[in-house]
Amino acid sequence: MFIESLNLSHFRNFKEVAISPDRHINLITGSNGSGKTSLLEAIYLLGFGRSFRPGGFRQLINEHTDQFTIFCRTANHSIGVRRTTSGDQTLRLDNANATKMSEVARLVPVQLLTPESVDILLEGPSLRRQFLDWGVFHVEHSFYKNWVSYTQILKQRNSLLKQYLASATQDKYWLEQLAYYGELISVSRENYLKELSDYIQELAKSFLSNVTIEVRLKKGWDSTQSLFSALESHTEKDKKYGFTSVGPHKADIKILADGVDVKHRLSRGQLKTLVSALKLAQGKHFQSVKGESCVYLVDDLTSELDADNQRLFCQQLEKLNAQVFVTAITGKQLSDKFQKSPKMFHVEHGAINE
Ligand SMILES: Nc1ncnc2c1ncn2[C@@H]1O[C@H](COP(=O)(O)OP(=O)(O)OP(=O)(O)O)[C@@H](O)[C@H]1O
Repeated sequence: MFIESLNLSHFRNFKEVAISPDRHINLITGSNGSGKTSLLEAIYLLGFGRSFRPGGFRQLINEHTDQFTIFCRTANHSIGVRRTTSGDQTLRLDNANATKMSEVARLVPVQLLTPESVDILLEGPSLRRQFLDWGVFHVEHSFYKNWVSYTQILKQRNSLLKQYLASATQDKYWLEQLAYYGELISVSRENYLKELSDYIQELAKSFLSNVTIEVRLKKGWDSTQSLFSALESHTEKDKKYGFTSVGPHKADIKILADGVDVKHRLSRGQLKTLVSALKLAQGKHFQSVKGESCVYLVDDLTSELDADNQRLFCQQLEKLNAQVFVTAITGKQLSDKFQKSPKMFHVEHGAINE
């Protein structure tokens, strides 16, 4: 999949911009605060329904207006998203209204690498779950439906737990439902991670030649038990604290370097390198399953990796044949890292020049 044209209206500091990106590498240059990251953010929003930066969607609307619009055309689809300061969202898909962001997101598989991506390895489990679920969402159709059902039931049970309202019979019903969807979610994750693991090991080897990387799923409960039994044995604790303490919403991925948690074994530079390998691995696996590539958004690569790893990362991206949007302050910093010459865009004063 690749973006043939992109139009932004009143998004961040952009007024009206329209670009026709290259099918392969697009290098976005501009001084600090010019809008390079905002361009990536607009594309990311199509694939995730939200920004990767903190602050709600209102921060994305140009300060002088009350709505932004993003419109993009791919080979097979036209997609539009509009958000207003009053909270309304309009989604357009192929000249008709769409109701769910997930419909749009499925069509725009996006991988992001920014200076903050290393947090996947350093912070708590939720970023690792997001990383994992991006892949499961895109390669297994039933996952999203199961996840929505699971989180709805979880919300209802937690709200009853908080109010001490659930009788034992009622609670058993909730536990059965949670266990049903929770086991399905976990099997999908397990299957996905098993496949992804080969890609991660292969790519990690080319970036970190002396280290063996291993990934393992922690399901979110004691894996020697069924989810139903685990939920049942935590019922008293859950009643006391007012929330469900085990289940796939607590899952994590253990990422090990030579058998030790990567954050205790690798240097910061090596962690950043490993994150770039993880992102490439997901794109490569996605391509093998779906027969098409995802779009890579890479912010500030030169501050992330040393020159050799930048070159290696850029070569791997080219091998993937993916569409890439990569930012840098100047073109010189990156243009020699790619074998094909990139299409250059310069961002300045809320405008983008090719
Ligand atoms: N809602 C908004 N309305 C108008 N301008 C905004 C809004 N939100 C952010 N900006 C401005 O948009 C500009 C673009 O920021 P962005 O982070 O995209 O720049 P950048 O080129 O990536 O910078 P850097 O190289 O420093 O990372 C900033 O000057 C910022 O203050």
